[in-house]
Amino acid sequence: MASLCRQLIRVGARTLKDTRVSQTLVAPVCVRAFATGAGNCKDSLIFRQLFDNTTYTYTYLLADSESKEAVIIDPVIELVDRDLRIIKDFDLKLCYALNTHVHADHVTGSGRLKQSIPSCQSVIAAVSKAKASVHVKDGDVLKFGKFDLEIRATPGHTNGCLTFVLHECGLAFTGDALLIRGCGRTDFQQGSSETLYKSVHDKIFSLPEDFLLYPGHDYTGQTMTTVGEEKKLNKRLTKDLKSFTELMNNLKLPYPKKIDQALPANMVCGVFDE
Ligand SMILES: N[C@@H](CCC(=O)N[C@@H](CSS)C(=O)NCC(=O)O)C(=O)O
Ligand SMILES: [Fe+2]
Repeated sequence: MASLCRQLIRVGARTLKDTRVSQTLVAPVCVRAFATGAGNCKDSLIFRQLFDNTTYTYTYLLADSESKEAVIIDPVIELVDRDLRIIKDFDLKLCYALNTHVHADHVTGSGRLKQSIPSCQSVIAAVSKAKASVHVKDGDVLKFGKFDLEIRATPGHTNGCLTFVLHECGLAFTGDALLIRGCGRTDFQQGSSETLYKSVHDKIFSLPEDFLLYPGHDYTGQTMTTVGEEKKLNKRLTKDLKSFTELMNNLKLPYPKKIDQALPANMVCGVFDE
């Protein structure tokens, strides 16, 4: 399969220059021909950043383009059919539906995905005390195909927040611990501004500066950032701890509209009758 894919990519490249070659030669018969990875894995990783335009949530689909083993990060329950369609289009084998934390603003799709795809296991931090197939902690590694996804505990927005790091590709998925030029609020779900400050500095800013960071939300239309950019430009986390804590304690944000529905549902991965 791998060599067939490489062949197709070469034919595809030639076709761009030679319009006499029939388009059927580059028909997308193999997933690797679709692969548009990210960071250092342009060819070997299938990567999709998906968006929920109701709650401004990002969902990420990552797959090994050879074995087709895949993980999904922070699926949203109302968009599970969209995600299933993409998984089917690419003929992926979904291994894990991961939650960066117990969300307060939307219901996770991880339980619904597990019901639809028997091989899929839902994942959440053990300290969150939420129900899931797999409970993880700092330092654990989840495998999909040839890739290792490192679990880093980054509490502070909630007590069970996780950041997922794909070292080989130079990518990290920060959930609501670190947002682009900002960070998650710390005023509910065992939030703590001191804990969040330490998490981001110790577990995210310690990554190489060229690592690409993908957040759990963006409310301003931005899609990604880098460690180097945030160390210089993050409006909150470039402050000293005292100023950061003062700022976070005075944000006075309204509670998320769906919080009363989302918190109990997310304690059971979005599925009450399982
Ligand atoms: N208006 C939205 C909720 C917005 C919000 O509170 N976002 C959270 C992340 S989702 S738990 C947050 O941490 N925001 C940080 C910030 O500075 O805005 C809704 O009603 O759903
Ligand atoms: Fe959150």
